[in-house]
Amino acid sequence: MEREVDVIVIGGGPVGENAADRARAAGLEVVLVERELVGGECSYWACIPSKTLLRSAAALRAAQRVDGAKQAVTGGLDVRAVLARRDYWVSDWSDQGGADWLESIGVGLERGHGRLDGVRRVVVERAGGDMVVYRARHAVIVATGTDPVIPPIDGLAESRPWTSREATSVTAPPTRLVVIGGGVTGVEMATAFAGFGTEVTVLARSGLLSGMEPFAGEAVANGLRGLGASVRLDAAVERVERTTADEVVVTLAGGETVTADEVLVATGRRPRSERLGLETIGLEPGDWVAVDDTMLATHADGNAERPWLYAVGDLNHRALLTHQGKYQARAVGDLVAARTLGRPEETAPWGAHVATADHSAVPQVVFAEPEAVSVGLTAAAAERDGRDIRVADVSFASVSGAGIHADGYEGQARLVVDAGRGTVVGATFVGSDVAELLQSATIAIVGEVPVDRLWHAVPAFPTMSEVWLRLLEALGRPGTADAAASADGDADEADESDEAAA
Ligand SMILES: Cc1cc2nc3c(=O)[nH]c(=O)nc-3n(C[C@H](O)[C@H](O)[C@H](O)COP(=O)(O)OP(=O)(O)OC[C@H]3O[C@@H](n4cnc5c(N)ncnc54)[C@H](O)[C@@H]3O)c2cc1C
Ligand SMILES: NC(=O)c1ccc[n+]([C@@H]2O[C@H](COP(=O)([O-])OP(=O)(O)OC[C@H]3O[C@@H](n4cnc5c(N)ncnc54)[C@H](O)[C@@H]3O)[C@@H](O)[C@H]2O)c1
Repeated sequence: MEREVDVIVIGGGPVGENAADRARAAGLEVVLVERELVGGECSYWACIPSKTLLRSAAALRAAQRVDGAKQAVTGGLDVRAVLARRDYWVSDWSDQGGADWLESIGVGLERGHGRLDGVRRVVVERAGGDMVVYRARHAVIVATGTDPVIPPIDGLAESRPWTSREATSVTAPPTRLVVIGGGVTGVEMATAFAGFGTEVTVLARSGLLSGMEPFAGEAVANGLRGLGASVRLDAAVERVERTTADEVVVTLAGGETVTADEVLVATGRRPRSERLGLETIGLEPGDWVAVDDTMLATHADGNAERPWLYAVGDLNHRALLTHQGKYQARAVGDLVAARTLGRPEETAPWGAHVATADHSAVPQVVFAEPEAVSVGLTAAAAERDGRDIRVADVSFASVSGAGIHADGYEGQARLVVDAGRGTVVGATFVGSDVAELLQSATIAIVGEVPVDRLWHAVPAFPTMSEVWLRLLEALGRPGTADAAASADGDADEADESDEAAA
């Protein structure tokens, strides 16, 4: 017998949970299907554990950078306490809290593996082996996330490599760790383990953090080296062999070897869509699910006649970040409710039911040493986009708030401005504790605030936010000679004007 509900959500990670919440808040009957833990990868094996593994050492380093405080730091990191704090934040890998929350908001929880079975039909295989079939009166929202990629490197799959799951759920840090991949996961996990005292070697095939401005990856590579890690750029891994239970040997092109206790693979993600029944609705199993700005799966059977299948979060490959997936989920949950209840749809750019920001204003914080944070376009991406840009580069050395925050503060900031429109299209900050600066830049980009108006958004003295003033000075004050001068070229000779302004 089929059970009928208004909306079925497959995948109870942060994104699926939010979609279910929004649809339910509008009064729809919603069931959420989850095969592992309610809360998903982010809560148990990604964002939350990785950030708790990083935070204690970062706090310790922060104290060590401030004279008067550093004298009070008389011991090292208590790794056991760090791991216990991580365990608390992942609720010892119990999702009771998540399940209780779903119950409290009236969303039904179906535990099992969900798969599509034709238009608006979902089959759930429960753990015990029995099946239950659901029919959605209105919509199915898929939010099944991603798995790590294990690249086809000779011997790697057989050498029991760690993925982000083993790294974030570690119970005893290894003495030596090799990290393959210089993206966000590789960099953050290398930082965390270096903080624990593990001998870390990062093997990156190009620079670190290639999606960011080049100076971000350079600063993070230097920071990792400062923590005692070895960072090998342009390193091609040819072969991996587990020689004993606690030893793995990684061979690079050219024959050099690196020996470690564990090898962590952090080389990207692939969609969890292989056993999702995509073939029953005209899509390809194993592929990312392509969507439009309303998250409607563009090529799914039946969607053209009456929209029903939406894909949100990592699975649609728009932005593999929890906050961006949750943003999509809020839009979709509300859109499905509007469509079901016959309310107006707001699907024009920046409307309530579209995820417009995915294209131009995705913020990301890399919790490394130093932090590297960005939103919007890099200078190179803006140029590829055919924009006429101006770039302002400044050092935090000229920001009093930064100097007070930490002795000898080092950091760098960049604004990318669309010269034609006079608005910010990208921002990058690198330095200790810059994460909280990011939202100001996100608001400037999403609000399309004219740069001239930003002169009236006065940063408080003496905070790190005064970096905004330095960036504006580098671009030139409206109506003055320096504006005309800096408009003639890039503003990255900013350091001189910083000194003048300091
Ligand atoms: C190490 C690491 C650190 C990260 N740190 C951050 C960070 O600090 N900030 C940030 O924004 N992002 C971070 N990310 C990215 C973030 O984890 C993802 O963007 C986020 O988890 C995506 O959420 P999701 O709900 O789409 O997928 P997931 O969190 O993967 O959840 C999907 C859920 O669907 C379930 N599922 C899958 N298939 C089925 C099925 N067929 N039937 C039933 N259930 C199914 C899974 O069990 C899972 O619970 C990190 C990623 C990694 C790997
Ligand atoms: N703080 C955060 O927001 C955070 C933290 C971790 C992960 N994430 C998200 O999770 C996603 C996955 O992160 P990730 O770091 O696994 O993927 P990624 O795509 O960010 O980086 C993967 C890296 O591995 C490299 N690589 C690929 N194949 C390789 C090979 N064969 N040998 C050596 N290097 C190879 C790539 O060049 C790239 O630099 C990202 O989109 C990221 O945004 C976010």
